[in-house]
Amino acid sequence: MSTESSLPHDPLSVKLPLDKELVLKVIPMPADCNANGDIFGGWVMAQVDLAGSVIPARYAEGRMATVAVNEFIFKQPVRVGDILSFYSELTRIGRTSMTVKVEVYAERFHSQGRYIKVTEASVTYVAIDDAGQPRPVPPSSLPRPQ
Ligand SMILES: CC(=O)SCCNC(=O)CCNC(=O)[C@H](O)C(C)(C)COP(=O)(O)OP(=O)(O)OC[C@H]1O[C@@H](n2cnc3c(N)ncnc32)[C@H](O)[C@@H]1OP(=O)(O)O
Repeated sequence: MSTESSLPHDPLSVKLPLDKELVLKVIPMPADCNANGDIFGGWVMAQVDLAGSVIPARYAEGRMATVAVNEFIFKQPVRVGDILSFYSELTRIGRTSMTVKVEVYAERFHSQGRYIKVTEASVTYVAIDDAGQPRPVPPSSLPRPQ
């Protein structure tokens, strides 16, 4: 059986976060590539938008919209066949909006079990009503960030 210590050392390899929740795993395919053969940044942004919505949805208890991408950093390229893991944490709840931090880690095609941070982002979602207008985030029994 191969162990982590028997894999070749990769200086970019990091440990997965223990203080964030795994909210999505996905593997990009050739159709998601840009002209360089790397994965298109817009595809990564779409996945982050989906992943980032998972925790706010628990608080919004209904319709939401993405209002802002506060920060988005592509730290390393994403490649076809990488296994991407999206970790998220709620960083702020306002009156109608919620902000999350999302970190994306790649296991390269030939070095599963080694994680490279490829992207990090901060995204804000707003709870909206049937007319698409902001509505207060309902009081919740879930713990909120301080
Ligand atoms: C174009 C696209 O398809 S983007 C992807 C999908 N998203 C959308 O379609 C959303 C389009 N936008 C909208 O419909 C509207 O902007 C809405 C409904 C999200 C918000 O409506 P607004 O009239 O701007 O609401 P308002 O000014 O009251 O702000 C609502 C909340 O968003 C927050 N907010 C607004 N703009 C920003 C911003 N740039 N960054 C961070 N938070 C923001 C406000 O601080 C407020 O939060 P709070 O109540 O917790 O204090």
